[in-house]
Amino acid sequence: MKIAIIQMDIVFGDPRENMKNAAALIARAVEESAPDVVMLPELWTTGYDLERLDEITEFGAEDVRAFVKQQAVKHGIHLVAGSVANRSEAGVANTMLVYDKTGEEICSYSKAHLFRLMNEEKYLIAGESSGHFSMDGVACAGMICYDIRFPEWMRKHAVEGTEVFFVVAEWPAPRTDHWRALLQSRAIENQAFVVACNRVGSDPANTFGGHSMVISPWGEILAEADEDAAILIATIDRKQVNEIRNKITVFEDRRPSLYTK
Ligand SMILES: O=C(O)CCC(=O)C(=O)O
Repeated sequence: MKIAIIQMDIVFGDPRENMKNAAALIARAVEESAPDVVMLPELWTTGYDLERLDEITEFGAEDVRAFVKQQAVKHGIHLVAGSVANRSEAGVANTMLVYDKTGEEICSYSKAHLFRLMNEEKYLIAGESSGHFSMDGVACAGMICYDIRFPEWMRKHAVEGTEVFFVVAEWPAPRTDHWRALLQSRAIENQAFVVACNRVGSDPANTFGGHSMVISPWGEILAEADEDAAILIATIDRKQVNEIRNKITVFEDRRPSLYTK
């Protein structure tokens, strides 16, 4: 599975402009490296323009869904389309969308853990369901930014079969060391690939750290970007997941009765 991670800057509160930029970057990634999967960051259409989310977010994220579907089919790629603001009667969720190369929506996962330090709980509603999806027969799961601080959430997905975690983020630069350490830990402890896409640039409140990464189930960093906009390419082989899980039998050796409530 060849993956192209689009580590992009985001225009604050301007979905039209961001879709235009994303289309150009997706076309470039496809032309330069013919990937199977292309990935975008968290809230890539709006950024963290939380105060205006109601105004700039459509019901059911309809326009964005149509755009993502069209891009996936046009380029014949699986598109892990980051996350987008997604309005329903209940409020606005931060929802990760994945479309396969036939244009089918295979994942719609809303961020389960809202990040109080950036006031998310004041403007967003939390998701209540898991991030599982299957891509070309590979068991995958979506995670969004702050979710990676919850090892029990990712462990639950791994126990249920996840081989590849796709993590989308707007992770601020002052905590890049946490980002790198948490991603690497989640890969090692779950013996799963972690494919992580962060944004770069700034908004009125934060500067974002980049360092998108692809990490193997052994914890090796297979590819890593720096703080600049980039298209990061890596190829992963799901066979490695079982090799590592058979070598160190973490899943067989768990004692959940000792440590779950
Ligand atoms: O946990 C962190 O330090 C960053 C999380 C975050 O920025 C987010 O979830 O949007």
